[in-house]
Amino acid sequence: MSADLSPSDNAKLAAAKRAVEFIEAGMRVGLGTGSTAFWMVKCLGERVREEGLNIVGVPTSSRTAAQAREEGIEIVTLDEARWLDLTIDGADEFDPEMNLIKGGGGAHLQEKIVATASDRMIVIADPSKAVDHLGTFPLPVEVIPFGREATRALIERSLREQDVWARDVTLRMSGDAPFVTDEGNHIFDLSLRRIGDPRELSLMLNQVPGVVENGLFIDICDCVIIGHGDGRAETRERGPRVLHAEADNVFADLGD
Ligand SMILES: O=C(CO)[C@H](O)[C@H](O)COP(=O)(O)O
Repeated sequence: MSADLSPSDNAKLAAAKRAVEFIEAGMRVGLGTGSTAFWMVKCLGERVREEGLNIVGVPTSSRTAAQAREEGIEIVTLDEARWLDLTIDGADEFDPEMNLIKGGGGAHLQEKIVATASDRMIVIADPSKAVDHLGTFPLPVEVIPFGREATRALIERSLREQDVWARDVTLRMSGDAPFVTDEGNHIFDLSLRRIGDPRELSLMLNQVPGVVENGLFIDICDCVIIGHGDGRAETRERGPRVLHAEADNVFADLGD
């Protein structure tokens, strides 16, 4: 715990420190994005420089790539790494089943690809991210810019048909212009009254033409490390992945 940091940053740092203890020499590690993941990249950089820890990182955004380079962490693309041992990332919300809402930082597309191509995903968070039911945090949905307003209307119609009434489907802005993701796309933030079945909602959103990916992470996270302002960290493990269990390491399945 550092006296110079706010309780919130101390909590993020505590979770980050505990998470990087799971990283072993030779691992290929997915590096998340956001203010909590920032501390993880910083702690990992310290291990690389001080212990000579030999790992490669796959960043989930241009921001994280820049930070990892500054920290002296070797980075490669996901296609170069092919499959990852571990991904460590933050989250906007996690529920008791360790399903998540992500994308508050606008990086959930790359984050979901990287986490799903990993043997294990660890989420690092402060206690404010724990919820009984997902949905208080606006759900980010990445869409391609072409036909964006038609995509918005189709999202709204699908939500109504599923009896999920969105209060607002808001285009994320960066100053006066739409926010642009690393993949050149835009984001709608969905303020939902409730998310009944997050699995169903995720599938339904991804069926709308123009939607690239939504911020629901279902059956992807294996472990949540919750940091506290006093420097403590608690680790909650989940059982084996349900939906992704058979799909783990698709390259191994291909005999590659
Ligand atoms: O999904 C994310 C970025 O796309 C972040 O992990 C999420 O927004 C949490 O960020 P923070 O740690 O800053 O609260």
